[in-house]
Amino acid sequence: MSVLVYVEQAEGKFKKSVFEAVSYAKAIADQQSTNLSAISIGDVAESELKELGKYGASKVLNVSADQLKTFVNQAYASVIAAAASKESADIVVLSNSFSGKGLAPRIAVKLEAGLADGAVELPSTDGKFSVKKTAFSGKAFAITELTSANKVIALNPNAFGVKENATDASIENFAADIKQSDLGTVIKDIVRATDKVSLPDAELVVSAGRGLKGPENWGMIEELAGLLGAATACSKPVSDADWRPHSEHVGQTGIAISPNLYIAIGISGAIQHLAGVSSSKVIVVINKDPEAPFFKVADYGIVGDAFEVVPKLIEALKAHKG
Ligand SMILES: Cc1cc2nc3c(=O)[nH]c(=O)nc-3n(C[C@H](O)[C@H](O)[C@H](O)COP(=O)(O)OP(=O)(O)OC[C@H]3O[C@@H](n4cnc5c(N)ncnc54)[C@H](O)[C@@H]3O)c2cc1C
Repeated sequence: MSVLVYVEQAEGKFKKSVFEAVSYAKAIADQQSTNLSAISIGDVAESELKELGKYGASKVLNVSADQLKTFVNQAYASVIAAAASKESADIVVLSNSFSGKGLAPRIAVKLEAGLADGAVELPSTDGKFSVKKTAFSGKAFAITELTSANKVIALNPNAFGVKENATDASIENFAADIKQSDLGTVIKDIVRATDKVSLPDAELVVSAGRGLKGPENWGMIEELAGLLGAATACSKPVSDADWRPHSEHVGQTGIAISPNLYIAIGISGAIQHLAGVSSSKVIVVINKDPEAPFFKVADYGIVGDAFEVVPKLIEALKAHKG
């Protein structure tokens, strides 16, 4: 028995959500009085792999194969399942990120495991293995009992936090057997359509709604996002009206995100919008209506006209940077 955590990398680096998943997996390993191993797929420098020890991984399996240089759902799931068997891991943890959402059910099928995706807390320790997870597009929580021998848990970003737990991680190369049948669809090359921060992975997001009145007013939103190094997002009516691209639509019917900071400008805070953003760590709301529902879930609120508040924020950020 042990715990295995999949550590997703992007261009050879681990994101904060990975360190959070490792911290969470380490806490589960401690609950179960067992060890934590990690599996990394792709080209990652040894110094970066060693970083995982800081959060409690005592061993890192490193898979570096030409066929796995870009993300392939089926093949990655097979490799992670093989690593779980090698480590005798009965619990596999990963981040409920964009790719984690595709991987978690595939790993669960391969390991004949019960799945809790969107976990927000550690499993209970009352004799049952129950996990609190989000349900109904984040509008409710469900307590899911996993009764199978193997278990897969996908942790929602920003649900647990990063916790240091200094361990000396050993690095081991893992030559996984890659089946041709897992390589049916292979990404040959990724050409970025924009050099802006990608929304599903963004740590900071500046989002705006119908309160902005029209697409011609997005200049200040872009400028604020640029100064913060943030991605831009919008409410559904804004993308429906083609003021912004559909790829920016967040919420129940759009992308669900959990950034560290979500700034909502001229967005009312309808339940369908909140479903996709309410698990953000810090929410800042700028709205001229003090009764706007968004203020109920805001950590910080500014009651004011976006056309006055946003330029002042931009000015203050420029002064701070300068
Ligand atoms: C099945 C279904 C699924 C849906 N899915 C989604 C979804 O995924 N995502 C989503 O966003 N919506 C979704 N919706 C729509 C949702 O119900 C709301 O209609 C929508 O979120 C409202 O968008 P908004 O807040 O931009 O616009 P509005 O509701 O029009 O709100 C505009 C806000 O801007 C404020 N404002 C106006 N002028 C200013 C100013 N000058 N300065 C500051 N504030 C100002 C107003 O006070 C108001 O609060 C869905 C609806 C349904 C029925």
